[in-house]
Amino acid sequence: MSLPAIRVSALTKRYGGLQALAGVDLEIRQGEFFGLLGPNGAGKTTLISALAGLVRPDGGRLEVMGHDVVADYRQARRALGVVPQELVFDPFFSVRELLRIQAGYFGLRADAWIDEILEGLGLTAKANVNMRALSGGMKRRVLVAQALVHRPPVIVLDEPTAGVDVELRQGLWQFVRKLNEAGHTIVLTTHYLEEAETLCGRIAMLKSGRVVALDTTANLLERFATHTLHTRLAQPQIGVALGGRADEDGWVDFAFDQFAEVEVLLARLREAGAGLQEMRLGEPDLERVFVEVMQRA
Ligand SMILES: Nc1ncnc2c1ncn2[C@@H]1O[C@H](COP(=O)(O)OP(=O)(O)OP(=O)(O)O)[C@@H](O)[C@H]1O
Repeated sequence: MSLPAIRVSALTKRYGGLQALAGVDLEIRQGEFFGLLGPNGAGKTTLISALAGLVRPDGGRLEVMGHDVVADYRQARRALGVVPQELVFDPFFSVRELLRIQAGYFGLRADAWIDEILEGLGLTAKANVNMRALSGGMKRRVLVAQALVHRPPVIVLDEPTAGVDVELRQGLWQFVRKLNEAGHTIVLTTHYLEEAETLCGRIAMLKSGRVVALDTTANLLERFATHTLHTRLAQPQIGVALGGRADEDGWVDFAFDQFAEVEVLLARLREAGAGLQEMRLGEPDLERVFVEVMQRA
């Protein structure tokens, strides 16, 4: 077994009366594209801040590429690139200056690599523009660039696509995917569950500072989610009487686990004279899984 990229054991953190992390255990392997999901306040940012050494945990251990985040801070920090949620910049520097300064913090001169990152993130044309003159989406790309300057093997992105338009989001994902293919471990938090579903191989769901689900994305989809049969009926009230749920667009939806249930349901609809006009199947998606996991936990 190779060294895990991130190892979190029995991690706790309290803010006054609030238990932000209530004993988190998590191991993320090298090369994974890992999703960290949870509702607002679940503890995702606290966990990431602890990894980056910005928040001191009350108990437990954290390692990045085998380096203890507290005892071996410099090595652990070097192995990690964090793209924070908030956009905070010194407005007087240009994009390139900012990246050079960041490289300097790690004792590096990285001009060729900076050019490569700028290119990959579509920032080349903005290299000499001052930060204050960039749009919000462009600033977010610079945050990503900043996290990559020291070529960290592990990259953590805390809601990188909040408030980012579709085109930019796709470009960003393309770039992050490439980094993952090149061997970087990626940890992503997002509230866009569709993105997590397509990108992440494994997912942890957090609620109130605890891991309440941890599995491959495929297993989570299979284990928790049900399929849906969407029907359009001449007599929708009959469908509802048979256990369907009417949605606002006039469809009646039935949830089922086994396809054999669909046969029975269709027979019942016919017997009752519901008048089936149209139907389609809905695959399980991560959003349903998420809702279900959060309700059960
Ligand atoms: N510096 C702080 N002082 C006091 N309470 C804090 C502090 N930072 C976080 N908290 C609280 O700890 C809990 C976990 O917050 P955290 O930001 O880690 O959640 P999150 O999962 O990242 O949420 P979001 O999805 O909204 O970003 C919240 O209840 C939050 O209010």
